[in-house]
Amino acid sequence: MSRAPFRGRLQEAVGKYGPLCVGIDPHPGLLKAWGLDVDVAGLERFTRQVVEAMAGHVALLKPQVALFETFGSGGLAVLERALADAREAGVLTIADAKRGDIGSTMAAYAHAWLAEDAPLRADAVTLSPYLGVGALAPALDLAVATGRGVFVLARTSNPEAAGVQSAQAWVAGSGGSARGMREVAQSVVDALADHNAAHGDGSAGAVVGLTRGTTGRDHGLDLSALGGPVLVPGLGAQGGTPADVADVFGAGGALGADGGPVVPVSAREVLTAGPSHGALRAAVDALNGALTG
Ligand SMILES: O=c1ccn([C@@H]2O[C@H](COP(=O)(O)O)[C@@H](O)[C@H]2O)c(=O)[nH]1
Repeated sequence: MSRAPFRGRLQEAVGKYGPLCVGIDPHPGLLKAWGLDVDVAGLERFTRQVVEAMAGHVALLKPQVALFETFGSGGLAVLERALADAREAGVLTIADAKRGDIGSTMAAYAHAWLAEDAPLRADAVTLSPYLGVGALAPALDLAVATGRGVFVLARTSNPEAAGVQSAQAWVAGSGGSARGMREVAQSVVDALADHNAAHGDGSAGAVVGLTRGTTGRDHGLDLSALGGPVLVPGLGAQGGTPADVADVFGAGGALGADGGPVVPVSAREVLTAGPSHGALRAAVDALNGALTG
């Protein structure tokens, strides 16, 4: 592996630009609001404008893969180009693909998003643990090998997730995790903590939504041993505010000495400021200012 581990690169980028991750979510309504047609040409123009405006201005970009897939092969070609342009411009990328499958298929997903020779490679990919965190091993291992990262869904931002993620699970215990009953979301975090402790590079991050706290001011998870970054969707269009990020995640202390960074995500709130590059950058500056101020 020739590049530095993902978490170090992320920390450096966050230190330089601020913690905000801008989602590239080309919803049909946004394409229309930007005066673009809802077709592959419109998608390409929209995506290029976002990457151009954000390059050198934001720590990382998170294209929502579903909104490219919906255009078929033409949409995936636009995504591939966007990932390459961001790479060239030095902006970190998270492919929000939410992949998860049995191990043999998972190996193909891992290659698709994290291998050095993969056309759609990103700096990190989002993963779904519904088939078991252990089934994600091909992606967790490839991320370590290629200096990339993963973000595994723990407590997502949507209210419908509570029934599954807040259920109690029997955990056999491995690594530093004790055997016993645990909330499903916490068991995901604990498995990632074990992985990070074993590999020492903090490449395994968790997705913890801003809008799903047990009290509204608390994500309700013990992240102190995670040892990796936290991706926090829910800012802006889903109702979360920069003040909520400070309330819910504190100054990072709750993540333990080796945890973080905490990376809040905003897509629609930032993108509605476009298509002017200046307006997009101003929206990012305002959010980063509020997040760090
Ligand atoms: O728990 C989750 C996991 C992923 N997302 C994704 O983040 C963005 C949020 O977009 P906004 O426009 O800022 O609401 C979107 O791509 C989601 O699929 C999430 O919201 N919650």
